[in-house]
Amino acid sequence: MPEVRVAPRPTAPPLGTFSASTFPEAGLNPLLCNHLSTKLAITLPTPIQRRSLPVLLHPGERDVVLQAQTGSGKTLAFLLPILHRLIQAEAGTPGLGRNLGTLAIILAPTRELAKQIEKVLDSLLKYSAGGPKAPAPTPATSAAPATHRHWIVPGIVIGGEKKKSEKARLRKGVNILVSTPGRLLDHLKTTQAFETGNLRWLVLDEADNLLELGFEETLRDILKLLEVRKNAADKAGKRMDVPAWPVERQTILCSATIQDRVQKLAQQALVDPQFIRADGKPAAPEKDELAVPVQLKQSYVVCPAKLRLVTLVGLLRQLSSPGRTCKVIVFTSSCDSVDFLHHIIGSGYKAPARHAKKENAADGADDDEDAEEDEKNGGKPGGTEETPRGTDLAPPSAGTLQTGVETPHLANTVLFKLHGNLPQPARAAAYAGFTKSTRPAILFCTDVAARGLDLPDVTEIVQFDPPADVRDYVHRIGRTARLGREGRAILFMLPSELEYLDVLRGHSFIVEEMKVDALLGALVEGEGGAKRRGKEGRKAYEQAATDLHMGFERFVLADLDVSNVELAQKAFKSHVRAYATHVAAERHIFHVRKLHLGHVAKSFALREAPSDISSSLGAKLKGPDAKAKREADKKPSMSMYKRKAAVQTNPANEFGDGGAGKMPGGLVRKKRKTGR
Ligand SMILES: Nc1ncnc2c1ncn2[C@@H]1O[C@H](COP(=O)(O)OP(=O)(O)OP(=O)(O)O)[C@@H](O)[C@H]1O
Repeated sequence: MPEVRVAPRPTAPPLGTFSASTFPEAGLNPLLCNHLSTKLAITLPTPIQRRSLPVLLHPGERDVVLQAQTGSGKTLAFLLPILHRLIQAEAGTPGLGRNLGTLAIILAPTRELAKQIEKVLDSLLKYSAGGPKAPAPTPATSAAPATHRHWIVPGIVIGGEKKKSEKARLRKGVNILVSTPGRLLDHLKTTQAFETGNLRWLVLDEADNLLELGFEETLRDILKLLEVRKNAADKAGKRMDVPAWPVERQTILCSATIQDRVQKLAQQALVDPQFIRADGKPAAPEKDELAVPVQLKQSYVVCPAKLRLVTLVGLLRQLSSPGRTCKVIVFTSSCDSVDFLHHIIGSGYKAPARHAKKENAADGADDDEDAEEDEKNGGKPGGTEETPRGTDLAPPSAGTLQTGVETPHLANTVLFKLHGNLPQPARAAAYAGFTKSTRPAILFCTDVAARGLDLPDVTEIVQFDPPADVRDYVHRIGRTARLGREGRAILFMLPSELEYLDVLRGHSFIVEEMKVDALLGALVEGEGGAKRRGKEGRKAYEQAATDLHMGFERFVLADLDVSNVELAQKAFKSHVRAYATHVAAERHIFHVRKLHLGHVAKSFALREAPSDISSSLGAKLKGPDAKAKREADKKPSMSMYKRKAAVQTNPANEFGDGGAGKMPGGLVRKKRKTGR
């Protein structure tokens, strides 16, 4: 048992009065300073680091709220102080080691973000401790470096991984633990040997997202159990006091946006927190301020529903045109929409992924343990019991690990997909594939990727479906233009949603219009095709758009075993359901009754809204598929939406784009009575 020592009471840190311009000036341990500059090419602190390090490195324990815009370096802002203070304890402190249990917990809302933080932690822990060699612990994870010349052992526990091996690692001791909330609570409840009596730091990263994903109660339970364990350790005299560490737990809450709920959490989970903001303002924001990087260019395209699919392809073609090395993230509102877009754009009318179901079964083998994390992380991105976002049906290709798909629609470009209904190996493969791709790459995803993920060199963000909340808008576009780099964001809007521009401009965002025509122009093949002007140019791209759309429709309808139809239909339904989940303040803009369902169906390459299609589908289904369909049919039927839509829809608005509305062929005509 480590020797029990009494630490001196902390003195008040210099609260928010000092901004260090270099890491040594902030007082960061020289070993870490050296490691940052020589191994990680990080020479100067970012604004949020400049302001937070002097506070967090100080031997105090005041709770802190870190607020800074996306991509501003918040991860190092909390990791460096924790490491610094653990290292400070090394000199002459007996009993340091993994047997002390968990000293710091970092909670992240998604598995991908947790893994990313673990990676950053590992890179920092490769610093050279110098001096006499400290005992090298066994790494806590296979991903950890083979040996650390210090005693600090990092580890990760997240949904989707095997609990048994996690338990074994926790039993041995993990000093800095990165976790997702559901899995952490699970271990706190069930893993007896998980030692948290010595916990000194708790970081709630992406706090706003933790709340939006419905983790509030989980967080409350976690805090309660940590308190119980700490009291038990105190009573048993097991708590080790180290002068360099906080006497009580220091809680650090990080967020790019601080809305009421986050402030409420800060009040509940933190004690008299100090707000540290990158802009140096000392207090919590008075109103809900949202900041985006100034170099991030924001655009919108007003696109009628029935032209959405082809316009998206036009935009992606423009972004991935030869000579441009793009990395584009396309956000949709549901897992099913991600599956649909990835499949239909990736397939080029030809090759439906027939092997996918089998792979899914194998990949998902240990996923029964992770129902909670799955649900929180992606089954309901941004949703609640009442507001499902992409929960209803498992996608047919949910399990495929073959994430990097080529597409004939976009030369030399690879497509990936990421959402919460995918099994963990598929999510990891997509993340790695997109991150490492040296070719133009497009990632279709739900908001599972919107928060905190530091995907390198993302050039453009496309919000194909509007965000459920303006904060999601900020987080989504924050995946580009990180750390001073250039970046562009494009938002698709229906003509009926134009009022959303007022919301964005109300936050002082500068948004510029892109024309549908200009994007459709990219569909015209051949030298100078896209540049042809006037009537001739328009005719050419209208024809190209019509051909492309018809091709998509044929691809969906010609599939005899109906999996494409099902995929499109599911995506349609999830899309409309997700549309009904916008925050109350924006619901008058994004109201499901404003949707013209026939036109929305077109954007899923369907000729009619699914309520009609489902009856024709029924005839083709037999056996278990028919049973599954009956189950699916028990869910709220689209006819309800349709009835409402019939009352309120104003189809004229859908054609408010001038030329594009005059598109020939299937794109312009009203709903057909018969399929082709
Ligand atoms: N001082 C620094 N100098 C150079 N690069 C840095 C510095 N600090 C952080 N970075 C890099 O900046 C990128 C963004 O950092 P990070 O992911 O921590 O941002 P963030 O503020 O957490 O963003 P988000 O709110 O989107 O989660 C990372 O690639 C990180 O390695």
